[in-house]
Amino acid sequence: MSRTAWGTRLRTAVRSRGRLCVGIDPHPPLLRSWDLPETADGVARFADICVEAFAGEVALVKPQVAFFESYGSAGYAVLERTIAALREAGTLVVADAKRGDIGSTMSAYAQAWLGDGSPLGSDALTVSPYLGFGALEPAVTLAGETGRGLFALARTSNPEGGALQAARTAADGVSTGQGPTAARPGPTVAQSIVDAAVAQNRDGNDTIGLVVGATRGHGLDLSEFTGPILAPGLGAQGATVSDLAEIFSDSRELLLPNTSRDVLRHGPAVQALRDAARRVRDDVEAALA
Ligand SMILES: O=c1ccn([C@@H]2O[C@H](COP(=O)(O)O)[C@@H](O)[C@H]2O)c(=O)[nH]1
Repeated sequence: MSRTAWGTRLRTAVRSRGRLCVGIDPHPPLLRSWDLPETADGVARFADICVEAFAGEVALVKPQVAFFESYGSAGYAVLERTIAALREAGTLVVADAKRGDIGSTMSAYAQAWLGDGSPLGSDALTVSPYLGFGALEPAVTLAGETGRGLFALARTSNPEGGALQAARTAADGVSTGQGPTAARPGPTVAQSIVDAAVAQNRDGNDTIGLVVGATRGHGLDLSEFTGPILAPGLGAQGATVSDLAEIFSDSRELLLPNTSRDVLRHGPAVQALRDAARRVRDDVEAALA
């Protein structure tokens, strides 16, 4: 059966509902401020309120898996219901689980998060390419077959990420003439992820997206990258919509800014949450128009 490619599904959703991706992150302090217990039942109520507020309002919703996982199997049951309810409402679900492992294990992660009929099956999954981009292959293949997407961590929003991601990859082996072993430095680690994603997306399906934080200049050459860019960091981590416009001036087509706590702090009233999400969505659209 032929499937609509992820890039096409995403573009259709963004055209009708804007590019904002709102997070469902049931942090313990948020549960407390919503007057909910720090239990799986509290997370279930939190998630139900979020589904009611965001489904149909924004193109993408990103549940942060960690906050469900903290409650074990009961938390996973809530996550399954949340994913299903959002997808039924036509809202694209990005599971933020940051999975990455050797290929044989990656196959199982891919089945769990991207497989048809899997209880956790989502529209897209965040993945870590730090066991090697090639190790993601089973997820890339399954996502391509099922019309789903991946977001590979390239330059993350947290300050600690730079030491690894901005480091230079192994030299390319071309002598600089400065000694017998001297060679030109390779691209940064983050740029090598971008380059691998560019090569992978040459089939035109844009299966591979990138995670590039909005909290600082990324220093990446994204000129050949046509896929989606998930940009966390808006709001609670300090990035503003003007930062987005500046940082991503050359790569706005499928830029998907993400915000979680900055919207969620307006809960628990459904209408207040919905209004907050609409405000950020409209500000983002205006800034990136
Ligand atoms: O580089 C990254 C990758 C993922 N995240 C996740 O996004 C949200 C951000 O939440 P805020 O409340 O808007 O700060 C959260 O789930 C992170 O785990 C990220 O922040 N940076």
